[in-house]
Amino acid sequence: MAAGEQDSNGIQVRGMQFSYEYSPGQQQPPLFYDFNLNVTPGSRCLLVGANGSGKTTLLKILAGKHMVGGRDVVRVLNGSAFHDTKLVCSGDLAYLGASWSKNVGSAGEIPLQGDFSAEHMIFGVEGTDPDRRDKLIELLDIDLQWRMHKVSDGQRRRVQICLGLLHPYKVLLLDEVTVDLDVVTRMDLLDFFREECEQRKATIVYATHIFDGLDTWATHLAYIQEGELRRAEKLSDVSELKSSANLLSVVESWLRAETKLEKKKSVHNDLNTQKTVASSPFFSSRHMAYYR
Ligand SMILES: Nc1ncnc2c1ncn2[C@@H]1O[C@H](COP(=O)(O)OP(=O)(O)OP(=O)(O)O)[C@@H](O)[C@H]1O
Repeated sequence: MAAGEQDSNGIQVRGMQFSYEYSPGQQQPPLFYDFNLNVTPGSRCLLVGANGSGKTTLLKILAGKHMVGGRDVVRVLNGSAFHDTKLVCSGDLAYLGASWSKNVGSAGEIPLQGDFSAEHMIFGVEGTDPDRRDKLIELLDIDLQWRMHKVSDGQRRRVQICLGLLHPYKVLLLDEVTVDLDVVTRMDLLDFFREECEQRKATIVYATHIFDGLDTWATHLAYIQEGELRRAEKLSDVSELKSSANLLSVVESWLRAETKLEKKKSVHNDLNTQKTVASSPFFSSRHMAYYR
């Protein structure tokens, strides 16, 4: 992910700025300010950082769920993550988030409800390769007779993951999805992801706090603190790994050493120009996500 490694088929973020809103029209100080990131095709990039550092927000931006800046700011597979809706519609860009929910404009995120079988959900997805579907059902050890409202969290999560992986994505964004999985399923899934990157040049960004098995799985590491990219490099270039027991202890030492960052430079400006900024069609807007 060094500057020389850029590739238009991976992920590129250039000078990104993003703020949440306190209330409609009232921007919070920017979470991301002049944020840059490159993720090369075929890489398995771990996204690490403390709670609240911005991992989920970044993944949602990369998934095109928040509008951020113009078409050149957040590029995925040579398209604009937000504007080029074919990225998501084609299945090339896939996002698996923490909760299986539906975004409803007036009510925010609500859990899916209803009596569906796993079979109904999985076989209801059109245009899937039957071999890939069978492989995923076996890998995730899914019983097709499971009723979605009666299964455990881990079982429900397996079906969610299966659905998310049915199409052979080119870029996959994972937000702590393995948290409910038992250790065998988790390790098998990590192996599957590795295979996908090596054989198909798929690119994966995986945000997690669970480091078991990731020392040899990840190819790259991106570490963010309060929305600022502190490290972005190949795992093999992380010098601290040579003198530490494992990745967990390296990340632990980074998080323990964190000191509060100086407030982002544009806070003052943004708070003074809230009205102008909020009304700009090019400024980030969480509300736009409701219409997607
Ligand atoms: N919908 C929202 N509205 C306003 N602020 C938000 C919203 N979602 C997140 N934030 C704020 O943005 C910051 C980053 O949150 P985010 O969820 O991206 O962090 P994270 O790194 O994924 O954290 P965790 O490790 O706990 O999952 C936090 O300070 C959080 O309070």
